[in-house]
This record gives sequence, structure tokens and C-alpha cells, in this order.
Amino acid sequence: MSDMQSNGVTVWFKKLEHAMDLDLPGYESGEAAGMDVRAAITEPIVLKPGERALVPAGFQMALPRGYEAQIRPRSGLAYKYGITMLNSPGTIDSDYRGEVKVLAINHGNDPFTINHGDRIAQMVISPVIQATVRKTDTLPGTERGQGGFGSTGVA
Ligand SMILES: O=c1ccn([C@H]2C[C@H](O)[C@@H](COP(=O)(O)OP(=O)(O)OP(=O)(O)O)O2)c(=O)[nH]1
Ligand SMILES: [Mg+2]
Repeated sequence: MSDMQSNGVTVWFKKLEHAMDLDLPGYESGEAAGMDVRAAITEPIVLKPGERALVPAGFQMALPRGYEAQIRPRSGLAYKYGITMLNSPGTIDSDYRGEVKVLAINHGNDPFTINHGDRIAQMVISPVIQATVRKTDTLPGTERGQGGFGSTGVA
């Protein structure tokens, strides 16, 4: 992908031993927001309804400072089988150098098998802001005030 297409943001990947036969995460269409992430496992994982598993993705990565990667569900797996990410969106910090993993959970009614190489999740690269944290005893007032959790009605 050219720098023009990628908005000048480069992400570096290092494949791990157990994933040498797999494609690195990749965009499946020209303007896809997420790169699909594959399961890098030595034997299939069977998730019974309600079960979760930390699925290795087979790579380490380096994001530029000021960016995160979000591990999100694929809607097809969610719709057809109830497979999602328990911590969605999972957060990959730009200073993380461990193997990326996917925390999958089966919210469906049937056991679901994850095989080596399956596209189990997608990963979106996103800018983040690290705010300056300051302490005060008085916050600026607003029209909403403390109203929340449906205070404006439902329809
Ligand atoms: O779906 C995920 C979520 C996290 N991570 C890795 C990358 C991330 O940078 C690190 C820490 O994640 P997070 O901050 O969400 O977890 P934590 O429980 O706060 O752990 P820590 O104390 O290590 O920050 O774990 C993944 O590989 N997959
Ligand atoms: Mg953390």
C-alpha cells in the first residue's frame, strides 16, 4: 500500500515462528477500515457457548506513537455464530511488543471451532490523544448538568 493510501501511517509487523505460513493482517478491500487478523494456533480451539479463549494472532507489532490498534469483532462471525471479542474493542498500545492476541467469546448457541489461519477478528488503526490530567474542585457548568442514562427521553 502506498503512503498516499495509508495517510502516511506505517505499522510494522514481525511474524512469529508459529505463523510463518499465515498472511500478515491485511485489508480485504480497497477502503476497508480494518485489517483481518488470523488465528495462529497449533490445534483447533473449540469454544462452547459462553466460553472464551485468548487466541494468538502470530505477530508482534510497532505502531507509531499517538496511535492504537483496536481489535474488533467481524460482523459476519457475530451474526452467524455469535462470536465476538469479550473486551471489544481490544486496545493495542503503541508501546506493546508482545504477541497480539484476540479475546474471543462464543455468545451463540452452538460450539464454534477456530482453526489455524481463520480470520477471527479485525484490527483498526486509530489516532489517540493522551490528555494532560489536572485536578480541580469546580467543573464548568452545562445545560445537561448531571442528567444522563436516558434523561433526554427514549424517542
Ligand atoms: O485484545 C487485546 C487487548 C490487549 N492486548 C495486549 C496489547 C495491549 O497493549 C496489552 C494491554 O492491554 P490492556 O491495557 O487492555 O490490558 P490490561 O489488563 O490493562 O493490561 P496491562 O496492565 O498490561 O496494561 O495487551 C492484546 O494483545 N489484545
Ligand atoms: Mg492497560
